[in-house]
Amino acid sequence: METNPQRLTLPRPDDWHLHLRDGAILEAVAGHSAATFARAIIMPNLQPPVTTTALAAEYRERIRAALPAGSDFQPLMTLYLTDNTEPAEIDRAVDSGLVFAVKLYPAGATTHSDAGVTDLATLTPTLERMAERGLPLLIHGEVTDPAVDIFDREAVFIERVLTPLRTRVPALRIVLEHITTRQAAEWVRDADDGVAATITPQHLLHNRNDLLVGGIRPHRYCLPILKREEHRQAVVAAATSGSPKFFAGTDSAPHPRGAKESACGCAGIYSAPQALPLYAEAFEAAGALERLGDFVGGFGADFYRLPRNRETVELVREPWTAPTAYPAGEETIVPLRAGETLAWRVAGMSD
Ligand SMILES: NC(=O)N[C@@H](CC(=O)O)C(=O)O
Ligand SMILES: [Zn+2]
Ligand SMILES: [Zn+2]
Repeated sequence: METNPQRLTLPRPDDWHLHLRDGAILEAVAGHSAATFARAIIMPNLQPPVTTTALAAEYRERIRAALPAGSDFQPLMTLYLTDNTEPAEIDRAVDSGLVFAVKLYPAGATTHSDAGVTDLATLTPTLERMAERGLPLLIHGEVTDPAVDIFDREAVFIERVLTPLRTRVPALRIVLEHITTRQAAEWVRDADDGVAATITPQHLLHNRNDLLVGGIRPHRYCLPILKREEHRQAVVAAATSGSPKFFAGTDSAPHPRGAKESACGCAGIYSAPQALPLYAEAFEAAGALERLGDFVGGFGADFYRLPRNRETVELVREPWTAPTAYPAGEETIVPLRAGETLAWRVAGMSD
């Protein structure tokens, strides 16, 4: 590939970690993801959470109803693991053909995780059924122990929870979601093929100085929180390594502006409309644009044992300014890089 291409043709991307919410926010954001991505793994942290196949099927219909007319976007549904998820629910999930994974939120770890798991060890029969049926467990990998510093919570989770889980149920397929540290990148790299990780645009492009220096920036606050530069570099190295274990999952997580710009602002960054240009920016900065296609539109499908997309998407080097906010019912949603200039623009889809 030329060193400074003006145009990139990529496989149409998929988003392997996406929050679409419900109601007015769903109406506002569904089209943004569908404009770029062919498929997305839909996170189940609604209130109340999507804990059963029946609830996932209903939520899928609400998503489809919110898509622009004629959209072929495919929502790949997930179940929210609770202390009460039975092996029979795993069978219903797989047999439905609509559910592609189960999500583990340690109780209290992140936005809308109150119903999350309090003791993973008691769920071994359910996890064994997932292993038998090939249904991946997607993990928000942070401990919630108040004694652990927020910047260390991912690394400590690997030691305390992930490594023992691997030993207990070695055949369980795992995606460590939105990795942010050198420890996570190395753990995934060194594991067998049943383990993979998603990576967000913000964890490729930003470190914790970008969150805190010169004033606190609530629209760059997400969990796991941005880390120091050394960790950002390790995450970039993993994403651009060409290893099929690392693929795109935006973790695009819209919240109303008022809920972010608040004395207790909530975690989650809205990136769906900018995500592909931002991934391109990160890969270009690493001199790895030739590896972008597999990262956004190849390795994830392979891990989920789904066909790769046949369509392509064109990115052009044509600077544009990201909107300062998007309307959502009575509210607005501020995206990552709001009002800033992005180098790459999505120019269109083709077959
Ligand atoms: N990433 C976030 O900071 N927030 C996500 C939840 C999550 O993915 O942890 C959300 O639902 O808002
Ligand atoms: Zn998470
Ligand atoms: Zn998320």
